[in-house]
Amino acid sequence: MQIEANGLGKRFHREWIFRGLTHLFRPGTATALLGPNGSGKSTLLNTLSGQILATEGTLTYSVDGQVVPVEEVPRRLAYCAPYLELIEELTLTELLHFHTRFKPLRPGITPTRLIELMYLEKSRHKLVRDFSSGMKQRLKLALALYADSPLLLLDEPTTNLDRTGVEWYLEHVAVSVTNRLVLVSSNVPEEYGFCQQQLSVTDFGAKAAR
Ligand SMILES: Nc1ncnc2c1ncn2[C@@H]1O[C@H](COP(=O)(O)OP(=O)(O)OP(=O)(O)O)[C@@H](O)[C@H]1O
Repeated sequence: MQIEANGLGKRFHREWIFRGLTHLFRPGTATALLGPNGSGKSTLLNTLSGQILATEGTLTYSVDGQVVPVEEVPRRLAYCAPYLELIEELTLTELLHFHTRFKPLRPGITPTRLIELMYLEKSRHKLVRDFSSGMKQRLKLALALYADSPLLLLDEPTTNLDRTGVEWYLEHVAVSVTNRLVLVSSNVPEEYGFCQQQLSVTDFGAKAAR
């Protein structure tokens, strides 16, 4: 996917979170959205992906040169963020079958294979509610990384992961980003080290809004 932002700005009440953002996010590239806590990284990620409305400016989405209307973007994105919830009443196997009906996995990746890739074979019949926070994060990441979607959004991807979990993320993100547009909102250099570009939300923040 390609996203073209033109004069993009977002204001909550009287506060401009960012303003005057003009940027071309090219297909097949990964961009880290950086900035301190509360600077607007998640807001920028959600605005760029059409999940919250921009206050001003335009966004144009396209796949293989064909314009994609904003209402079709959710179908084409995969998203992992701390504030997204899993269906905790289902077992891991049930959740994977339910989730992949709406958000299919990449060709060749079955729910069974995904469980192996997550090293969660022993938990296949465990309720997601009973997963540790690190196991839940690994599950959320796997569903996004291995989704068949041209846009991949990762918000603080190593939240709740221990050292082994971080190594797992780095291994699997490396094989998941090819040919996709990837946006990573982060404060942790290790989790966005693979990104070719960086965009600091503060460059388009309060100063730009004056
Ligand atoms: N729905 C909302 N209504 C009003 N203000 C909001 C809303 N969502 C976010 N904000 C404000 O926008 C600013 C940026 O928040 P955001 O969550 O985008 O920052 P962030 O850089 O992702 O922070 P963190 O690193 O702590 O996750 C904050 O001041 C926040 O209070």
